[in-house]
Amino acid sequence: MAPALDLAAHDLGRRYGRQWIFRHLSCTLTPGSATAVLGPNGAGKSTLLSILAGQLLPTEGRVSYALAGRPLPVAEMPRQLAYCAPYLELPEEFTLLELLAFHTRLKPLRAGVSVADLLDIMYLHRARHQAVRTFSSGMKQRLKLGLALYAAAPLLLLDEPTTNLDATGAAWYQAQVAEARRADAGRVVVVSSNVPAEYSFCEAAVRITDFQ
Ligand SMILES: Nc1ncnc2c1ncn2[C@@H]1O[C@H](COP(=O)(O)OP(=O)(O)OP(=O)(O)O)[C@@H](O)[C@H]1O
Repeated sequence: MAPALDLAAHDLGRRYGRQWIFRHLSCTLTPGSATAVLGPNGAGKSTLLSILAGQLLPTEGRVSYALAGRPLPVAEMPRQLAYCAPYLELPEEFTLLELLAFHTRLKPLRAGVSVADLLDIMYLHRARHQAVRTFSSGMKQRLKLGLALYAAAPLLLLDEPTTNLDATGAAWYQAQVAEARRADAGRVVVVSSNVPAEYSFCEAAVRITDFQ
């Protein structure tokens, strides 16, 4: 089980140049919760996820974190974070096995899940000696999702998780996200999306357009 993470966003605002993307956005994310971040293209979903991850500063407001009840500085957040997003690049010159060895040293897999297990889960066993740059876009997306869903990290951020997946891949995502939540029920999950099937399991929603 990942340690319990609590996250609270207080009166967040983010501006690019003169344009406010959102303002006065507050939310609390508690262990075990699943929250959808909703809004049309360009609304600011990815921007909000980056701020919640501690990777982008808000123009106004702040995000506070607590791990197992103790305040956690934002500088500690990279270790607590599993993140899957279209703009996050994979080191594509590596073969899949090399990439998994490298990645899992920095971001270990959940206890009880081996690299061999993950290869099977992602249906990528046969591609294990193949350079990741030669993967199809759907294979890359399954890899990114597998790394995030099976990482031992209490905050799971999924930005448009079924990007590049076909219907089989989208069904795989839904089964895997359900399994990941069953196996580690204390994780905080945030899904940015405008595809209902991607976030149907979320019990809460932040609609960015409510803060514009
Ligand atoms: N680095 C940046 N500099 C200037 N503007 C930016 C920057 N990053 C994002 N924006 C603008 O902020 C707005 C929100 O972008 P963001 O990527 O967060 O939206 P989104 O809801 O995730 O969109 P999509 O659904 O298309 O992925 C957009 O108008 C975008 O052009």
